[in-house]
Amino acid sequence: MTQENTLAALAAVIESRKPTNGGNPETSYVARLLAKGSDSFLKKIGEEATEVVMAAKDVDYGADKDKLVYEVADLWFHSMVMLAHYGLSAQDVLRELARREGLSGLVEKAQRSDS
Ligand SMILES: N=c1c2ncn([C@@H]3O[C@H](COP(=O)(O)OP(=O)(O)OP(=O)(O)O)[C@@H](O)[C@H]3O)c2ncn1[C@@H]1O[C@H](COP(=O)(O)O)[C@@H](O)[C@H]1O
Repeated sequence: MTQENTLAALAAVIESRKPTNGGNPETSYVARLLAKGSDSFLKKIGEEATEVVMAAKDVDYGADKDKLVYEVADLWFHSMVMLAHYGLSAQDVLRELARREGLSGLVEKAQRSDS
């Protein structure tokens, strides 16, 4: 399975866990998050983002990079749950990144009407 397929497969599982698709909060972590509503996974995203920053700082001080990968995976996963809740998916984010391809962040910033 390619990495892009991994994202698509995970998105499909998350979709199947929605309350409207019969997701069961008793047996599924994703269904539980979605049933609880946005506060549950938005709180997790805040926590996971902080854990990513801490793991990256640990790498700065010589720690193994495995923990950083693990924490980024947690952040991506919870972000995908959030995207599904709002009717979006990783594909929408990949499309936006593809749209930006080749456009320098410095050039883009200079082009903003409010800059
Ligand atoms: N990729 C993930 C995934 N990554 C992380 N997690 C869960 O996200 C939670 C992360 O929370 P923490 O690290 O803060 O750990 P914790 O303190 O135990 O969590 P809380 O009690 O605070 O919620 C843990 O319960 C992890 O098991 C995930 N749970 C599910 N998936 C994928 O989602 C699919 C569907 O999962 P279910 O809906 O549970 O069947 C799975 O097959 C996986 O592919």
